[in-house]
Amino acid sequence: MSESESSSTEQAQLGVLRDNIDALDLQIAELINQRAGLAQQVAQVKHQFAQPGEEVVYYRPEREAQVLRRIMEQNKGPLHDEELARLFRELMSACLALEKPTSVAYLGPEGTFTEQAALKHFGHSAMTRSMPAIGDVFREVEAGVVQYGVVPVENSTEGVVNHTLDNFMTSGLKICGEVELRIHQNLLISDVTKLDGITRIYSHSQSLAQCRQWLDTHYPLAERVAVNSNAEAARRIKGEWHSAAIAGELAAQQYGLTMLSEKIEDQPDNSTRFLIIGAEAVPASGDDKTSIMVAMKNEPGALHSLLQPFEEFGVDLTRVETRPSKTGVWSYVFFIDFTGHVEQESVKQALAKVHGCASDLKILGSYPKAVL
Ligand SMILES: C=C(O[C@@H]1C=C(C(=O)O)C=C[C@H]1O)C(=O)O
Repeated sequence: MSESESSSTEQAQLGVLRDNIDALDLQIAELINQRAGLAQQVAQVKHQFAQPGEEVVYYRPEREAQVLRRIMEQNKGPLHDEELARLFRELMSACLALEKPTSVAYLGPEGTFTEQAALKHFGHSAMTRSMPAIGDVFREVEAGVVQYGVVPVENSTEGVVNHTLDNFMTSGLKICGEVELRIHQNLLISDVTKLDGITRIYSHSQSLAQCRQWLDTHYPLAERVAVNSNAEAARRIKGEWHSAAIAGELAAQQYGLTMLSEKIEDQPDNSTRFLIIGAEAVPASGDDKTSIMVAMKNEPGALHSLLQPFEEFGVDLTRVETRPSKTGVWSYVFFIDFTGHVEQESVKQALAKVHGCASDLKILGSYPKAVL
């Protein structure tokens, strides 16, 4: 076959395939709109059966988790489960926004990993609003200005975010969901940065800690300056020729910076867990987690009597954290996560027993395990 013959055969084959894609796209668009129409009908039914004056709750985290899990279970490829679920995540976000976009406050400023977590959980049709501090995210949800909040709670390298746990001690909000995000840190520079003159590196203290070894090797003499957020670090270096920042890709895009070195975190599986907070408890989705807060007297055997009921009733603990209580000098507060929902019998029994030996027990929420 001559070169021109083979090129026209290629064009002909591509033409047929593209015609097929065009035809399918129209069908997919039609089906997506049919789906959106059904979601609108669901909303109408919810509205119709609401009590007078009751605010209708359109967003159902447990149902969304079930939809995504089913899509992943039934997936035959070639798209990966996560990739397909991500598309459906956006589809549900768009369907829901037809009725009322979900309003979400997150720990800002714009460009933080928490914003990334908010978009991963609620999709891009949600209305997100950045807050300067974790306490402000709690307050905004408590005041009913937004429906949900997103706050970081633990990092695989650096441990818990104490501010978030402390806010739960005084807040009546419920945990409605969790998000896990792989965290990649990058060294960012601006167009005025002099590459051989970097003497200062800004970032959030957690991010500086996550890149400690990399910094010791590559910039042992640079001053490490902790600021409120990675996005704040990105903003600061815009006018400083001797400074660089450590932040995520979203911050680099939003502040127009260049990633000089990518994925500089010391642990390759560095990830952060975020919590979704809201006013309402979430019904069981079939694969759930529960978080509780328990205050115990600091006396011998306290930890054992706290943990024993979980073993007795076969409830799997996934995390135990201790914080000094802010009220009594000698009390401690335990934050405990376990598998299961408070509506489940084994969980009810374990909690009843814990209640008997604790000076205080607060159920922070049962919520679907992270799907994506
Ligand atoms: C359609 C519903 O409402 C919302 C939209 C969903 C969807 O698009 O699948 C799922 C749950 C809710 O957040 C529903 O409750 O089924």
